[in-house]
Amino acid sequence: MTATEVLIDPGPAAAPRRGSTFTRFLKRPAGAVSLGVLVIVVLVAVLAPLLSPHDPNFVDLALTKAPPSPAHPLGGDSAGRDVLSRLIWGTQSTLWGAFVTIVVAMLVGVPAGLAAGYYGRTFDRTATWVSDALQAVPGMIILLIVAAGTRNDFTVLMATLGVFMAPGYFRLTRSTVLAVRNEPYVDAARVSGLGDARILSKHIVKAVYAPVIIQTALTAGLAMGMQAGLQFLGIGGAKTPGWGAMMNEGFRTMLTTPLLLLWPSLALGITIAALAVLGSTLADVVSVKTPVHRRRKRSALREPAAVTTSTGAIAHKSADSAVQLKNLRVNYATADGGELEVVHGIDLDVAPGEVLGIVGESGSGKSQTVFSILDLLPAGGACAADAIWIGGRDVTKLPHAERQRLLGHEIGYIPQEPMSNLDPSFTIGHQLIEPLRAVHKLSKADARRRALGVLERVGIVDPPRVMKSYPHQLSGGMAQRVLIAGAIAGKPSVLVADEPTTALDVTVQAEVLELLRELQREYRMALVIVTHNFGVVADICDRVAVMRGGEIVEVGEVDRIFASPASAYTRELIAASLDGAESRSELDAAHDPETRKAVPA
Ligand SMILES: Nc1ncnc2c1ncn2[C@@H]1O[C@H](COP(=O)(O)OP(=O)(O)OP(=O)(O)O)[C@@H](O)[C@H]1O
Repeated sequence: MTATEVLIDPGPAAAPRRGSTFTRFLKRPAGAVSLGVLVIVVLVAVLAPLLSPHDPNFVDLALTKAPPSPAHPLGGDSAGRDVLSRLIWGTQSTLWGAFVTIVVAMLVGVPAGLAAGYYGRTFDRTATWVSDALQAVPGMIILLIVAAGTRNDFTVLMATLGVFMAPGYFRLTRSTVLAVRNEPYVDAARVSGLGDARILSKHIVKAVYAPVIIQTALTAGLAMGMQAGLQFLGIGGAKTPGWGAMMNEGFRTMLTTPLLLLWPSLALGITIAALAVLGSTLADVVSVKTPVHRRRKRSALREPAAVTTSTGAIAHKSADSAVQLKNLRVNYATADGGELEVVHGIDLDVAPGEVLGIVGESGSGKSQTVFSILDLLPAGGACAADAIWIGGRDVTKLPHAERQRLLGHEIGYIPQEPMSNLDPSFTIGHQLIEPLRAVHKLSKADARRRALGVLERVGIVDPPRVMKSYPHQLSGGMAQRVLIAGAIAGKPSVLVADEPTTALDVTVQAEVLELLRELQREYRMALVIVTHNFGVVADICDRVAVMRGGEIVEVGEVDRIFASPASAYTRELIAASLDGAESRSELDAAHDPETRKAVPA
């Protein structure tokens, strides 16, 4: 196996992504100005005790409705208090109120949205119902009741407001999670053995950060507006003056001293506008879009082959097999309450160290079979089997959590689309080391050592450099090698590869197949490879199982199947696969050092 010639693009990824987003934000005039305004507002709130020239509540009757003067630059209010001092202290209470509202709204909305989007089903339905109900409740009436019950406790009132704003966070988080939860890189994390908590906190939450920050900017403005409105109505007056309360006073004397209304209105208007501009500029910079739920094509996982003869009889003892299925059936619930069976009681067996190809037309049930082995059937699907043996153990009755523990240990998985199976937010090193630490309990140093070792083993040039790279810096071939490295890092006894070369350039396909074959021999793993290409079967498989319509049509040694396929369907598939000559001849040519083309760097 030669090292891959494809090198990483040295360019953009060197810059830290988060920093570059911030820089791009600051480069926009709207972003820089809005942030500047908000920094000033926050500084005024924090430094209020130092900046305020007078006690905001000190009454000097001589100052009643006094015009601006050097000692009182904004004059006095209708009760004889210094307006500037009240405005400065009002900044503090206004920001505090917005802060309380946002924290409560986030604490309620974000975790609920994460859980609803990720787990779906009953929790999603219940949480969505509660969210809708919250929005249907007349919030102002509840706020009035809370104000009366707490004697206008400002903080409690703002916290209550936060509960009513939580549905905004809930819906946003839920829809973002729905958009990413079926991304291949999330499935890849699952298949590598990571638990739900870690996937949620590491891979899913990353996708939620940007929308939540933007939502927070907008919610803060909304909270300030609501707070001012409440104070304007005389509800929830803070002990220190708030801008809304000042507007109330200003409104009452608007005809005689309009400036009393102008100052707090200006402060509130400018702050809310800055928050809105900040939020929309940030959205622009990170290109936050309404997520579109993209369901990945599930032709991914493949399954172990029948250990069988062409008659389908199982040839090994169950406990001696790497994987064995007995009478596996997969059903889906239909809209009319019935059930649709898509895999009809198949038997499959893979011997340790054997390479089994699974071939079949689209919809033949290959993926459903593999998902059943991994216990990762999509929602609505259920499998039943007389037995599912993995690594010499019947796992049929094991709880889901225990089945998941086999992933990354007993079973490694290589997906079809390498790029989308790597999380764009993390370096390659992080993505290789994380499962080794979490699933295999290696120390950081050991995990790093093993990750470097497997990267080198799969032919990556300069592994330390690749460890620091982000997925977008890799070529497709390299990304697939990285995923292969990740799959073998846990030293599984079974490696499942779902059309692992389909997305790759033809020259790289040959290298990846060769690498898989080498690794399979070296690690003595069983390899189950799903492919549409009989050329691939001929290249690396020992046996092949042909599937059609949820059944196994034929199983047997590759040579025998090629020489004398028992089924007409197999003959058709072979003819269709080899007709174009693209697969075999191009792969062979690519393999031949004399004809091998240079791979673009
Ligand atoms: N979520 C689902 N709900 C209902 N039926 C499904 C679902 N997923 C798959 N099926 C059905 O199960 C059958 C087998 O699908 P499967 O994905 O295993 O096919 P496949 O052989 O892997 O095809 P491909 O090569 O196109 O991925 C198909 O008839 C398909 O329509």
